[in-house]
Amino acid sequence: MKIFSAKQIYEADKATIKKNNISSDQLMEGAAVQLFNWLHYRIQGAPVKIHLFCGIGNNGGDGIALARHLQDHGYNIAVYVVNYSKKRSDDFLVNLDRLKDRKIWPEFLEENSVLPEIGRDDIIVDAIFGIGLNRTPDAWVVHLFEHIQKSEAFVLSVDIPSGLFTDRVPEDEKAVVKANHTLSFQVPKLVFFLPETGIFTEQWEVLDISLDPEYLTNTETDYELIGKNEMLPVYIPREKFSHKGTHGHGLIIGGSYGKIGAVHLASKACLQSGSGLVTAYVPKCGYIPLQTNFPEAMVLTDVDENHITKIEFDIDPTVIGVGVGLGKDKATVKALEEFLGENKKPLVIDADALNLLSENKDLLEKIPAQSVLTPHPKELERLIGKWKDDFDKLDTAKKFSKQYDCILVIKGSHTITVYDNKGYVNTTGNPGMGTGGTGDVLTGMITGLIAQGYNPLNAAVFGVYLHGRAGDIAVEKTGYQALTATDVVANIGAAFIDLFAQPENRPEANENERPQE
Ligand SMILES: NC(=O)C1=CN([C@@H]2O[C@H](COP(=O)(O)OP(=O)(O)OC[C@H]3O[C@@H](n4cnc5c(N)ncnc54)[C@H](OP(=O)(O)O)[C@@H]3O)[C@@H](O)[C@H]2O)[C@@H](O)CC1
Ligand SMILES: [K+]
Repeated sequence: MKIFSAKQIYEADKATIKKNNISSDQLMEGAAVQLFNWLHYRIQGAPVKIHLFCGIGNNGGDGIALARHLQDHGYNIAVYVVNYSKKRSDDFLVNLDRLKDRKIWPEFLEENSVLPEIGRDDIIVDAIFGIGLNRTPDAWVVHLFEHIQKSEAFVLSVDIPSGLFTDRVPEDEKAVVKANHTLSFQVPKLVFFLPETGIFTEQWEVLDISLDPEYLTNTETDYELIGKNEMLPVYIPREKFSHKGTHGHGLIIGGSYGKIGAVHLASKACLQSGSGLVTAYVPKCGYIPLQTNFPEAMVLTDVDENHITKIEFDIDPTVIGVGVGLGKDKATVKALEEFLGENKKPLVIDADALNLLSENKDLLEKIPAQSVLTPHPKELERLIGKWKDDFDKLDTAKKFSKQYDCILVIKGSHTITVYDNKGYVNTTGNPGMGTGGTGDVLTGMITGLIAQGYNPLNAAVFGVYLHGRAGDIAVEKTGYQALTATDVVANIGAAFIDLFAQPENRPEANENERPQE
């Protein structure tokens, strides 16, 4: 699903009005009906008190129009106009008149107004500011936001939590309404997915207000939301006469004394993502554990017992995943430097290998085009430098990706993969996955996908999606706290199957090491 900017949403709005030959008021009315239907379906006429706080622009107009429909259906409503400006929008005024025609007189809230009492069990509709917000609200409006917050009532935000900008982080957290649920018109907004701005709505949902499909289809966006629908066309089916030789050969280079598990996880994930063959390149101490616990893998060893000191092999891998569990031993750093300077194979780079690139930017020039880099936030900072806020982070990451022609996987609760000026925002995964080893699994998965023929960008975006989905399936059996990276690997297969499953036929979580029936 595309993520449009506010400017594009306004353009879609205009295109729809022109093409359908309707008025902006009709478009607003359609949006208000959708809002009403959503609420009516859930509260089914219950006599709960609904407080509608409406601004004076079109977001406020939506709220006022919704109030009329609620009134027509006998709901117990109170309407307030948050009078923060004299510049009222035409459609707000039209709807205000319609409300007055029904003998509903909203209460006008100004700087020194006494704020209404709100019960904990009431519902608040927040239609104060929409995507037209362009400066921090005045202090008295912020005070109203705090009043709303203190009530502990359920807050339903129209289009976007009021006070939240679409393109920058608020200076003051108090100057934004904290929504329990946001009903976003037609398309999701980027701010729902960034750590600094996603906190302002617990949940979000898209309401279809029939914006022009042609505009929506033909307009390129800077960001895309990645779910099953986006990944299905990317999936490469297995061909009947294919064999292990045609599914590629992934090489995982990593490990040091005490961190062989990272290589185990990455190489297993590589194989379970569909690589025909996998070889692990580890220090000697990794040989026995890997051969014993993971018989499908081939193992090559360094001359050193505890660390990698020289990267030499006589196999011809399709792709190399490097960095997991590598450590920072001087000899390892030197070996890695030599390897990255000479290697021509496609790369997936993680962990300590990323730190080396951060300290030695010349090497970044030498790695193959479209290498995939998978930093967590600290590694990203070392790589691209400090950022001001989440938006600046994305801009800086895009510039970096362009400068070095690499694919940056910015790991987080919504992992965003950046390449060619575009960001792919992932929707799968859960807080249980914040546990040691899950990053190693991701590196292995992306390596495994490239091995079997996915281009590096598709492999990164699909790998992130499947990794999160495997975690989501696993967590149903384990719960957040007990989820481990091994559980994620054990459910990679289920994540693939889930791509094609009907909602009522979802795969069961696969318990780790449970024998297959
Ligand atoms: N997209 C669509 O297709 C549809 C969109 N619809 C709805 O329209 C909403 C956007 O409406 P909108 O453009 O009227 O802006 P909105 O957010 O109501 O703000 C009002 C005005 O406030 C002002 N202002 C800004 N910041 C301020 C501040 N801190 N303190 C004081 N004033 C401030 C600023 O005007 P300014 O003073 O800068 O000239 C701004 O214009 C959208 O979110 C959705 O709900 C639907 O109706 C259906 C179809
Ligand atoms: K709002």
